[in-house]
Amino acid sequence: MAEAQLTLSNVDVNVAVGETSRALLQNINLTVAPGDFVTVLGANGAGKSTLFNAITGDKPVASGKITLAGEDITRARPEHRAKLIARVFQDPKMGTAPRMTVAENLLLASHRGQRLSLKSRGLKARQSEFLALTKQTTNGLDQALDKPTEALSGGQRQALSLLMATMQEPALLLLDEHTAALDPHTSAEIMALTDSIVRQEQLTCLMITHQLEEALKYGNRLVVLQAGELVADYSGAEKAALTRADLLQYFA
Ligand SMILES: Nc1ncnc2c1ncn2[C@@H]1O[C@H](COP(=O)(O)OP(=O)(O)OP(=O)(O)O)[C@@H](O)[C@H]1O
Repeated sequence: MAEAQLTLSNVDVNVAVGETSRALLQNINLTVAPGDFVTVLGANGAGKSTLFNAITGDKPVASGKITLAGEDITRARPEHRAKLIARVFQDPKMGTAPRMTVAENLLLASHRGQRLSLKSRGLKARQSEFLALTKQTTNGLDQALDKPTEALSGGQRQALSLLMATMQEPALLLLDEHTAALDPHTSAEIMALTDSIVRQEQLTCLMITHQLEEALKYGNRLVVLQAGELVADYSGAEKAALTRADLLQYFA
């Protein structure tokens, strides 16, 4: 078996409540192989975002160990982890700089972690590359390269956020309900784009969703969180055989 891309070993996350502390995640053990596309399900408050925050370093772990691409990142600073991890949020406004154009945002994303001056020369040189990149979105983003992102639709912005998150092939892609704010048609469009990019680039990806159909349809693995514990982990044929009714039991 290939070396794991992401591991969480006995991870606990707590939060202080007055004088005491409350467990948000308890004894999480998860090993994700390179190229795994894992859908993450769980009721409101189950700990899904906390899991992502523990991986990105936005929430410190009380105990346990997290490794990514062979590196122990348990105590690494969030800024360091951001070089390895890309995250797309539910809010289409979060992933892009609103006053900058689509092309400028893409240029910035392509230099993630490096110093950069936005010279128009750099932009011009990469226009055809950005055109080809945005053409895969099928929602007109390729016609909007020179528009500020605040003028885009939510679907176009989310498509742009996804392209920006993946253009440098992150060691880990975290999708945090990234289609939840979109209408059903646009949501399906963004999911198809997501699936195509993740497969094409063979990215390792965790995706939080409340849409059971999405969780069943996409990815090769599905995990369920309940009250801060990882209570189910399906993969391969076992995942393929799952039904909506099987998943509903976790929301009783
Ligand atoms: N800073 C904090 N202080 C106190 N409680 C917190 C804090 N952060 C999260 N929680 C609690 O931790 C639990 C897990 O929250 P989390 O946001 O991870 O759940 P979730 O599964 O992502 O939920 P949702 O589906 O609603 O987004 C919730 O009960 C939440 O209220």
